[in-house]
Amino acid sequence: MAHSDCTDLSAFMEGVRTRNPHQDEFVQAVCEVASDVFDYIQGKDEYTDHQVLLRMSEPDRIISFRVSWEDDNGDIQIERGWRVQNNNAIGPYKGGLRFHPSVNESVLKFLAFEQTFKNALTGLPMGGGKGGSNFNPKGRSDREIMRFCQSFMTELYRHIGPNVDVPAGDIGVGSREIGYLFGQYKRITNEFEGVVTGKGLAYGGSMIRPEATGWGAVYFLREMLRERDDDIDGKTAVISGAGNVATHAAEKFAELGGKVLTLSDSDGFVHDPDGIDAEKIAWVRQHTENGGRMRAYPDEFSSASYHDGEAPWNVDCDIAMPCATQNELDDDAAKALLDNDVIAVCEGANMPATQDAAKRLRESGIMYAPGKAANAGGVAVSGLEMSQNAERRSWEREELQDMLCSIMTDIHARCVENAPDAKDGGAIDYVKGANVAGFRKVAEAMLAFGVV
Ligand SMILES: NC(=O)C1=CN([C@@H]2O[C@H](COP(=O)(O)OP(=O)(O)OC[C@H]3O[C@@H](n4cnc5c(N)ncnc54)[C@H](OP(=O)(O)O)[C@@H]3O)[C@@H](O)[C@H]2O)C=CC1
Ligand SMILES: O=C(O)CCC(=O)C(=O)O
Repeated sequence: MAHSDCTDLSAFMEGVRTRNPHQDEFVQAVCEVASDVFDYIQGKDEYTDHQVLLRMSEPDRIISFRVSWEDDNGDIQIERGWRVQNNNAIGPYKGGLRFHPSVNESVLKFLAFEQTFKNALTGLPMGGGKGGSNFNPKGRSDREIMRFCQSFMTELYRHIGPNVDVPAGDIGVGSREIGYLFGQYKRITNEFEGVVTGKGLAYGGSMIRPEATGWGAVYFLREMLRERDDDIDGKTAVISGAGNVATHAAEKFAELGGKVLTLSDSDGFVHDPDGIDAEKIAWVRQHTENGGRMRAYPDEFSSASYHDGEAPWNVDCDIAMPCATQNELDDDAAKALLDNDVIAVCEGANMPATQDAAKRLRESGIMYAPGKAANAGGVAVSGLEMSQNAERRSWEREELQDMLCSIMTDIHARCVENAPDAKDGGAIDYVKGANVAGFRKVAEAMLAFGVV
């Protein structure tokens, strides 16, 4: 590839598009990082001569495999599994597994790419990876889930290890699936080791890992508000999703004195003007874990209304937290939020804003935290789970809570430090700060290794 790829952004992106046809999500993620990093690397020959950004934009390897399993009727089902090992310059590949029918190579490549920068931001020694399957767990029995997970791990086990690649959960992969995956790894290898995170407490898991992503996002939000001498107390939030990240973000937001107005699933959203408090969140968690849908919420809590087929972004609020999936917040949604004078958008999900929406939010001057910074609390506590496993010990809940809080505060500080506008008293460009800070850390290690 031509040297000019690293001095001319449009030529660079053209190359990325050509090498990754029909991979829109991956191209979108690379474009965002490249746009910010290009400014930073101009005139720094060590980066351009060594094609660092170009090498980061090409996964180290992609493993793809067949997953055959037997359903409850005795019929054989075939799905596809993947692990994208994006970059291990600063530590073993690390990132979740997603089981969802929308999973394909482009989605996993974007997630593994984002994970590389996110993990660097945590300050912990973790490279970036992501994996999963197009398997749809919805409506499947517990035994079917178990057989699928066992078959998935029967192939994956040969590609992972505590110093090689350490998967965890993501959409459709929670503590039940992690149990089945780890159980199969242990059975095949006869090794009891920290090869996955998000494990149950009985077999090497860490306190507060389930809570960490959502809580961490709210800690990041609190830091952004502090920067403007403001806080969460008395603020209203619109949150999307009703899974792990959304419910824990809602829980922490409410605990810190805010009022959560909405939660959602892929069918629609609930609007509860009285606020979705801890008790209501506990109901949502139990209801959705048993396969229930958000449409049932108003039957339980009469203060709420349900909006079928809609996303929550038109609801008037101070703060928006997209916590469901990629590209869930489009340009019209961004406009609606800004028309309603939202003061902050804090991403719990990975790349939830479309390219147009992200551009509009960045240019608006509101506080806008990208997922790779704001949702890094989950993988950070996964990193702490790896440390606990390696030391064969467990830390107390309070210790871990303090560590999560201080990691999120440090990530916020890294973003501010690397966001040039901040120094001129302007709005802090958290997206740029996160991209440049993550890039610098990974690039430093890559330069030390020479051309590999
Ligand atoms: N779990 C973690 O530790 C981390 C997760 N993340 C990111 O956070 C996001 C949510 O993950 P998590 O909470 O773990 O996943 P869960 O599977 O626990 O929950 C996902 C939620 O999002 C909803 N959702 C999924 N797809 C869509 C869609 N296309 N449109 C609208 N709603 C949708 C689901 O609704 P439905 O039931 O209808 O599908 C569900 O409510 C993802 O982007 C993930 O990558 C980031 C960092 C760490
Ligand atoms: O805990 C982990 O390793 C994975 C978390 C994750 O998938 C993410 O940060 O998107």
